[in-house]
Amino acid sequence: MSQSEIVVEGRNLTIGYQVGKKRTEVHSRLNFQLFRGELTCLLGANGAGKSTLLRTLAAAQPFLSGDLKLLGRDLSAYSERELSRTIGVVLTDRTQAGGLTVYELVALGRQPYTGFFGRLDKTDKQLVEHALQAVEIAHKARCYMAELSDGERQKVMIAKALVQECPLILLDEPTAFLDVVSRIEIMNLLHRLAIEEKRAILLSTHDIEQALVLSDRLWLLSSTGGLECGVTEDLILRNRMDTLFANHARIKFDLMHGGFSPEVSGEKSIVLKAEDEVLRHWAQNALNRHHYFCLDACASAQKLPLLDVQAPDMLLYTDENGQTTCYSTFEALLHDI
Ligand SMILES: Nc1ncnc2c1ncn2[C@@H]1O[C@H](COP(=O)(O)OP(=O)(O)OP(=O)(O)O)[C@@H](O)[C@H]1O
Repeated sequence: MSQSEIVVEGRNLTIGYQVGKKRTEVHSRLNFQLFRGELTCLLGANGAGKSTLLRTLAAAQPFLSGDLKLLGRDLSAYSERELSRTIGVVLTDRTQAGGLTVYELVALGRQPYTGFFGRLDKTDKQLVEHALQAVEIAHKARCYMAELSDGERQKVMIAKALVQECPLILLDEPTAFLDVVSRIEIMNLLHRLAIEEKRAILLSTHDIEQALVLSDRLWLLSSTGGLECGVTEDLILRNRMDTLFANHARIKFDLMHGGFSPEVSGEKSIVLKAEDEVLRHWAQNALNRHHYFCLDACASAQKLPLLDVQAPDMLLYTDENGQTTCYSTFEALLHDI
C-alpha cells in the first residue's frame, strides 16, 4: 500500500479551554496524523475529550499549544472561507432545518463557492445530485427535512458535507440516535465515501462494534493513555482497547468477539465442553452470567461439574458426584445448577 496523503497532523498539541486566565487542559502532547482515503474512528469514554478534539480540528475552538497542520499549513493561517472549503463538519442534532427540502439543505453546502445568496450553476447542481446519489437519498430530494427519519437526515447532512468538496470531514457521533441497521448503513457509507471520494473522514462514536469492523484506523482517547493511533487490528492485538476504560477494572475487552463486557467474577468453576465455537460462546455467556468460571476439559484435575454442550437442545450436565442430567434448554439447566 502506498503512503497516503496526510490531511491533518498534530504535534505536541494541547487541547482544552481558556476563559480569561482560567486554563483547563483536557489533553496535552497529542500526536496524530489523519490520512486521505481512510475512515478513522475516535473512541473514548464519556468525558474523554472527543468533542473537544473534534472542535479543535474543526477550528471551532483554539488549541492551547503545539502544532496543528491542515494540508501542511498551520490551521490558524486559514481564513473562514478557506476553512469552509477544506473542512466539512457534521454534528449530531435531531432538529436540523426541518423547513428546508433535502435538495435545498444539501445545496447550502455550496455556499463556500456561491456566497450566501449565490445561485447554483450547472456544476453546483451536478455536485448536489451526485452527493444525493452517493448517500442514496436522491429519491427524497423534494421531501422536507422534517419528513425524514434520523438515519435519512444523517445521510443528508453527510451529502451536504460532500458538496463542500472538503478533503476533511469530521463527524461528532453520527450514529448516536440510529438503530442497528441505520448505524451499519451510515458506517458503510462513510467507509465507502472515504475510499471512493478520497476524503479523510474522522468520526467520534460509542459504537465500538461497528468501528472495529469498518474503521481503517482507530484513535483511542483516554484520560490515562492520551491518544493512541493505529490500524484497527494492530491496536486490538496489542491489547490497547483496554486503555479506553482503564478506570473501570471490571470492564474488559473481549479479544475474540471484539466487544466490551463485564469481567467474569467466577465464584464457581465448571468444565465446559463444546466442539462447536458458537455453542461454546453462548454456553459460556450463560455460565459467566451465573458466576461460573469456565475451564477447558483438560485443564483441571479436580472434581468439578462438567457441561457438555452437544447441541442447543442437548446440554449434558454432570455434577461433582458424577450424576449426569440432559437438559433441552438453557432455561431448565440454569434453573437447576
Ligand atoms: N466549555 C468547557 N469549558 C471547560 N471544560 C469543558 C468545556 N466543555 C467540555 N469541558 C470538559 O472537557 C472534558 C472533555 O469533554 P468532551 O465533551 O470533549 O468529552 P467527550 O469525549 O466528547 O464526551 P462524551 O462522550 O460524553 O460526549 C470534560 O471533562 C468536560 O467537562
